[in-house]
Amino acid sequence: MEHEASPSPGSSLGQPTPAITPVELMRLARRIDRPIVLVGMMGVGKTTVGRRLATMLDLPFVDADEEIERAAQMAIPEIFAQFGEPYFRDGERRVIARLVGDGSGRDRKILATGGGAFVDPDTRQLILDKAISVWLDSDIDTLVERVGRKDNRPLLKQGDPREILSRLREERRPHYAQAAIHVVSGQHPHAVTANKILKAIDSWL
Ligand SMILES: Nc1ncnc2c1ncn2[C@@H]1O[C@H](COP(=O)(O)OP(=O)(O)OP(=O)(O)O)[C@@H](O)[C@H]1O
Ligand SMILES: O=C(O)C1=C[C@@H](O)[C@@H](O)[C@H](O)C1
Ligand SMILES: [Mg+2]
Repeated sequence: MEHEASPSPGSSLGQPTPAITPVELMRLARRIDRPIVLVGMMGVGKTTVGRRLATMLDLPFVDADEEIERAAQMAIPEIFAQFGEPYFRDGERRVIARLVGDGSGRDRKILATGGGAFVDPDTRQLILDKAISVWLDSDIDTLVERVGRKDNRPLLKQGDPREILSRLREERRPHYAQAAIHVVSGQHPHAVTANKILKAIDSWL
């Protein structure tokens, strides 16, 4: 299912998508019975939009990258530099398994994953089985602009960020495409993307 996120408050092919009303939001929040997991490329806005969704739905927000850093007591660039990517991926798999839990009501939360998490077959299967998976996608120009705001993504240090992002996006697309819900976030405010995601979850449930 694909939802184009667009401005004020959102449109696909010129069709406005109305903002979710407070009553719809309350009803939706009651129907959510498992974790909602955001997947997609680095810089697409999983952390930023995830926080907003959690506030709107009154659910806890957890960022997998932050949890990995907390568990390792090290920043992600340091983990990559000292132990390498495979070590980071092992930690990522374990942390996400803990956060998704058994996918029951007890595990209700908004979980923003790191860009590579859904590529791991075990993590992907776990999320597909136990959570509501949302693929947040964006065009390459938007990704390049957004990752440029912070210097904390070690994979982008290995060459030209635009080339790396384009290659990873193509390689990862078939994996991301397995997510239950697909929302495109272009050059639009977070609120527009959050509204699109809520509408998409509402019709998916
Ligand atoms: N809709 C948006 N409009 C404008 N800026 C945005 C939007 N969404 C995210 N951003 C900005 O883009 C940058 C990257 O966003 P964010 O950190 O949420 O991405 P991410 O998907 O969590 O990336 P990663 O996989 O590396 O954790 C941040 O500076 C954020 O404020
Ligand atoms: O896309 C990726 O593989 C990554 C994205 C970030 O969220 C971090 O998880 C890390 O920098 C790796
Ligand atoms: Mg993030």
